[in-house]
Amino acid sequence: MSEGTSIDYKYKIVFIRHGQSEWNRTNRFTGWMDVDLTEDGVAEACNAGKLLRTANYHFDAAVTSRLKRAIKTMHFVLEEMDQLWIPEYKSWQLNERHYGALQGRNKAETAQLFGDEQVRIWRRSYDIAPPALEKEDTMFPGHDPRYADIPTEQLPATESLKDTEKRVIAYWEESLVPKIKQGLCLLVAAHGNSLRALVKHIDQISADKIMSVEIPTGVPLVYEFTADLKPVRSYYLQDTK
Ligand SMILES: O=C(O)[C@H](O)COP(=O)(O)O
Repeated sequence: MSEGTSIDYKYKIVFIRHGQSEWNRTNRFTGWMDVDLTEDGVAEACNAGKLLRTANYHFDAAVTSRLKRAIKTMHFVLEEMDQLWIPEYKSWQLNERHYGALQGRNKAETAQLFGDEQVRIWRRSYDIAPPALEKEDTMFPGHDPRYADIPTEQLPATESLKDTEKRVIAYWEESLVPKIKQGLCLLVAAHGNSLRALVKHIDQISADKIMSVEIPTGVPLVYEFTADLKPVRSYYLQDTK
């Protein structure tokens, strides 16, 4: 995140990764699996709402994925702010990176089986995707009614961060940029890797450098932009060390 420049900004938006999920706690690959928040995750989301309320944020609209850990995080944040009434949008394009056949597996056990380096490549390389799901697999999103409006050929059976970036950035350009340019202050509640993809695009981070960018759960990440949407500054509303 870039801190400390004094250029004036025109637009401001806030990103937040969902609070801790059940599978964050048990260290399992989650991806598009619809896993709930833990109690700690709910507390993180409520704390984020309090931070935003105290800092006097007022959102015009809220945007999230089609997965309950992000949707609920958005609602807990807005409830704390007494802003549950604002328009909200849910897009599959903000979903977590699809983790293919790794979904549901324990990350440490997978490392024991395939080696730390292979798991590091699956988790943090830019353009290498984990093994894909078979289209017949019940975990393939084409079997889930929540994606019935999406052409099957657009639904992933696995994704690299590069694949995730493609659909996240399409949504950014088509849906979010026009709203931001209308002057709407947005809350965007999403996922570790869909947010890494967005931040990579906005801050023009290289494929090498994005490997070491981690986004913590449940902490508001503020981005300020110039009139032509160049990032001026970005910062977390709470110490993340
Ligand atoms: O999908 C998952 O498992 C997590 O949300 C992100 O996991 P990662 O840190 O292994 O990419």
